[in-house]
Amino acid sequence: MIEIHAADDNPAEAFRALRVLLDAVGACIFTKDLQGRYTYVNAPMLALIGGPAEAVLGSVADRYVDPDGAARIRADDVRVLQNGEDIEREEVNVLAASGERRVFWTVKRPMRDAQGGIIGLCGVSTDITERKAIAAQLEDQRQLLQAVLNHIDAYVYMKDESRRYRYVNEKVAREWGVSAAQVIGKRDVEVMPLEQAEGFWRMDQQVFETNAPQMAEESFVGPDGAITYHWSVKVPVNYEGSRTLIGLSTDITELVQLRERLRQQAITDGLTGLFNRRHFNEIAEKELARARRHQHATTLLMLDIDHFKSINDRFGHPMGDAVLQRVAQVLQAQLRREDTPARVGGEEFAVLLPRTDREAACVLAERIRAALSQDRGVLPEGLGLTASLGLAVSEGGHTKLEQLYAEADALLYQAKQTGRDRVCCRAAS
Ligand SMILES: Nc1nc2c(ncn2[C@@H]2O[C@H](COP(=O)(O)OP(=O)(O)OP(=O)(O)O)[C@@H](O)[C@H]2O)c(=O)[nH]1
Repeated sequence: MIEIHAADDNPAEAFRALRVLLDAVGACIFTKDLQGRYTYVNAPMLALIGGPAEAVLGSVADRYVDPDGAARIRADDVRVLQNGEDIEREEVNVLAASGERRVFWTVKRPMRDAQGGIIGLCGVSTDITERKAIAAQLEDQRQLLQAVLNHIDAYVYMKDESRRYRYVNEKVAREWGVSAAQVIGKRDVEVMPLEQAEGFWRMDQQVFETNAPQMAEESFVGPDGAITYHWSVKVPVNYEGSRTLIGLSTDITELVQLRERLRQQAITDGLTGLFNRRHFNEIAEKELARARRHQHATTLLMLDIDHFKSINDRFGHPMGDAVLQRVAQVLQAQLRREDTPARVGGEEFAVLLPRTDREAACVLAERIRAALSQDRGVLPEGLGLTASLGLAVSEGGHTKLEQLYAEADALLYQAKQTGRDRVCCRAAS
């Protein structure tokens, strides 16, 4: 603790107090005459350059620092002493006393007499070696972190509760077609279309509401309209006093596309592109449940190509395949958007007709039969393609799917038995 009690009426005491103060400020303080010789150095300065005050006073800096440092000091002194300049700058000196390389922030100003003539200079040198080392270390770490964040194959960002981006890495900026500087500090709605911003915000909001990490799939529509899919992990953090999240999203577009391809493969018949039996049954069950809620009639139509085996036998399997594809096309051309056709067996097709009663279904079935028998698409000239159809109706969605299959199959069998190329419908009860 420094105690200074200076009194105006006691100059000696005031001078002593001033020396105590100058010795305690934690910086090197000095004055020099017009030749650059020290006329005053405080205790920290003496400790730094080594040597008793008597030896230092009257000497020049050359004795205490390396030749390069001394030359710089001399040049600065000349600018202050001759030109009256104020100098503030960083100095790097190797101290002769210890051999240490130290960095100083030095301020030098001219001292003037009552007439304004320069009589010397005064200076303050603050040793900033450690501070500089820490700053350099921090800068190294910042650059390293920056390099990692910008080269990592992930979108990294920070966003606060007011939807403002506090950070985005270069990958984010590239994907959005802007620079990181254009995004940082802006709200999401300012840098992307509203719908997209709202899409991201849904998950962000959950992070802030639960104050817990969240993980989910997100999609992004790029400036070129291409959709990319991300797996996003968002973690809440307190950053500079505001609730913020750190987000890390990885591009899973290829995975999502593969998943979609596999899903398509799992639900469709590879040859005709129609749904397969398993997926058709799922759709049919849902439709029957909906029909029960709304008291609609739903019809199941079964179609089997006549004498298909003989097509295979006469013209070969590839021709048989082409016929199956053709039947699928003809079938689709006759249906409404809400109808669902499927290939449920080798040469057997099913169609689900929502909100369709027996009468309308019979008319449609007949239209399909006629379209097929008139089609000249695949088989050689003069050869016709026919099919037999049976249908069953679930009034108000109350008949189970198995029952519908059984009934439609029985009527299909009846159509085959009674000559083929026909539709069998049970008369309305
Ligand atoms: N080309 C081809 N043939 C298939 C496919 N799946 C099943 N088949 C054939 O379809 C034929 C079905 O023959 P059947 O069940 O005897 O019936 P059909 O010859 O159509 O006789 P009806 O139904 O009684 O008029 C068999 O020869 C199967 O090998 C397929 O994906 N491609």
